[in-house]
Amino acid sequence: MNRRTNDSKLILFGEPEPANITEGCGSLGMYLMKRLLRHGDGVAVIDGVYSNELRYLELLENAVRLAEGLRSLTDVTPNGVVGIISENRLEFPVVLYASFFVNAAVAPINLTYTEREFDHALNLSKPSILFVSPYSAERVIAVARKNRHFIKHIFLFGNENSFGADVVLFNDFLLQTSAINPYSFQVAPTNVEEHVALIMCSSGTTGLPKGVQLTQRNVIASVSLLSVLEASFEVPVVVLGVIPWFHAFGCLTLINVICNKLKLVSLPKFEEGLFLSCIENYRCSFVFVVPPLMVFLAKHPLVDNYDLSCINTLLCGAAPLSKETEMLVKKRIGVKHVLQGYGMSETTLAMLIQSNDSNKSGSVGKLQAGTMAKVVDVETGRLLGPNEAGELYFKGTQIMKGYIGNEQETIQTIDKDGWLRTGDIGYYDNDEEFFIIDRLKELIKYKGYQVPPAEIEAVLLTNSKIKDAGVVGFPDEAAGELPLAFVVKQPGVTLTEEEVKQYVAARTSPAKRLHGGVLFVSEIPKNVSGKILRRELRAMLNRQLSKL
Ligand SMILES: Nc1ncnc2c1ncn2[C@@H]1O[C@H](COP(=O)(O)OP(=O)(O)OP(=O)(O)O)[C@@H](O)[C@H]1O
Ligand SMILES: O=C(O)[C@H]1CSC(c2nc3ccc(O)cc3s2)=N1
Ligand SMILES: [Mg+2]
Repeated sequence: MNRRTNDSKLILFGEPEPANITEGCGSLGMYLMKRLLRHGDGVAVIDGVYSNELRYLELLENAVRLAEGLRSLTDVTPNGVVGIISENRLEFPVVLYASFFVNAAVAPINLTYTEREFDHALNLSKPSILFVSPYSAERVIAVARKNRHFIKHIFLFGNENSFGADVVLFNDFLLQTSAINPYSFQVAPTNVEEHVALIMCSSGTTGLPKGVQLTQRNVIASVSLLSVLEASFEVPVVVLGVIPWFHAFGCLTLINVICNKLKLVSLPKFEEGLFLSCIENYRCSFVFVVPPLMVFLAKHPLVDNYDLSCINTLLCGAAPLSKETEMLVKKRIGVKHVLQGYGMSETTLAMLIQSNDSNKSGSVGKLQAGTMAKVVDVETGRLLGPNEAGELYFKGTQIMKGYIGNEQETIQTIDKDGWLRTGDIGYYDNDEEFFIIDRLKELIKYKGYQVPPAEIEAVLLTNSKIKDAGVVGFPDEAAGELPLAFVVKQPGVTLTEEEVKQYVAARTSPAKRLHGGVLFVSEIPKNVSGKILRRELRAMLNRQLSKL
């Protein structure tokens, strides 16, 4: 990577993408088909609960057959929007690839949503076809039936359909379509720069989820992620896929795994014993995690009951991970590499990623290929240099097309030159390795100081009596806001508010101390992509204050 010497000397550039990255692929579907055809056979995905497998040839044949079936649905445009509302399961990649083979856009949606949230998400992407898991079918079908003006077909995974004739079993639909030779299936070319491949719901951490439109070009650009890491594959790669495929981090790593012909063990959700036994039984060597799973690996007693020596690399992202937690995990389970990455739904996959030779503790790594970055002073808008904290901006081949149905939000996020403002504060050091401080919106303003809650949370997590923690600002007339901690104690320990305050005070400068106090709670609200829902903590605080 180099820093340009011209007037934009503070613009950082990742490595150039391989020149031929989109060569010979007139569409994402053609690109994925070409790589699948080259794979031949082998195990692609293993269901970590039931051990049944999806092989690469099956994926190819079933995806082509389903694509043919989608083309036969004459009442929907073949390249419309396909919704998938499901946990990680073997049908998911078949639907994903079949949709790409007909140039449809895929809208994966969180199956744990409430009916209100489903209604919001479905009205963002307006899928004409829905694939639904039995685990959420009751709620989803109720909402889908209220939106029949755009939802024309509902296919249900599994073998039982108690919902009536307007719902068709996925397996029946697949069997109705005659199998065809994948080599004779023609994927149509399209404009990869403009054609939407994925409509991802952002995590809804700072407000209602947004419909993030990722183009076919964005997805092709992100597929290089694991092939970069491939150089460092020191052991046979068995990936554990517990990150939800309805989230950008999970969905794009699934596509990465398939494009690189790796083997993935999928889990429908995180459950402590299942997660650990899956790693041990399938000898998983590459595990994608989010910080709450790292805290679990660092602190939960159950971890001692399993042999996790097979783990070569933990790839962590989606939320702040402290170097202390990282060191605790490395020390406790002896994992060789913890590679952090930083991304947003708006940036397809990671913008910043560590590799085996750039992995400073606490850093999120260096710029991804095909990507540019700048750090901007929040007050003055000035470009900043090394070790100066400011708002991160990115530009490049993974930057989203825009928010669906929200032109206003789009132009506020991506400027006329294509720079995406992240709302995140960070900096890069002299080696151009990046460090994330926290979200601009979440910084606690204490007497003119900008206090990052993530930093205090990191300190709290180093206390062995603390299982989890979340920090917010307590409104105060004189100081503006006072840092206040919500603390979950480890089972069976005694810990007072004063002890917690002292513990933090001994490890932080005065502004970062818990001037607002400590509240002991049973859990810290987080979303499935591992982010602390600090707006819910503020609501909990307001409820406490209203009782006083
Ligand atoms: N490695 C990381 N370290 C710290 N924060 C991270 C990291 N990776 C991602 N993030 C955070 O996650 C955010 C992207 O998350 P995502 O796109 O899933 O939705 P969200 O921003 O949490 O929710 P919403 O945009 O709907 O409010 C980033 O803006 C950043 O704040
Ligand atoms: O926080 C998010 O919404 C998601 C969008 S994609 C993303 C990340 N991608 C990677 C890829 C590799 C890795 O090691 C970490 C991350 S975080 N974070
Ligand atoms: Mg966001």
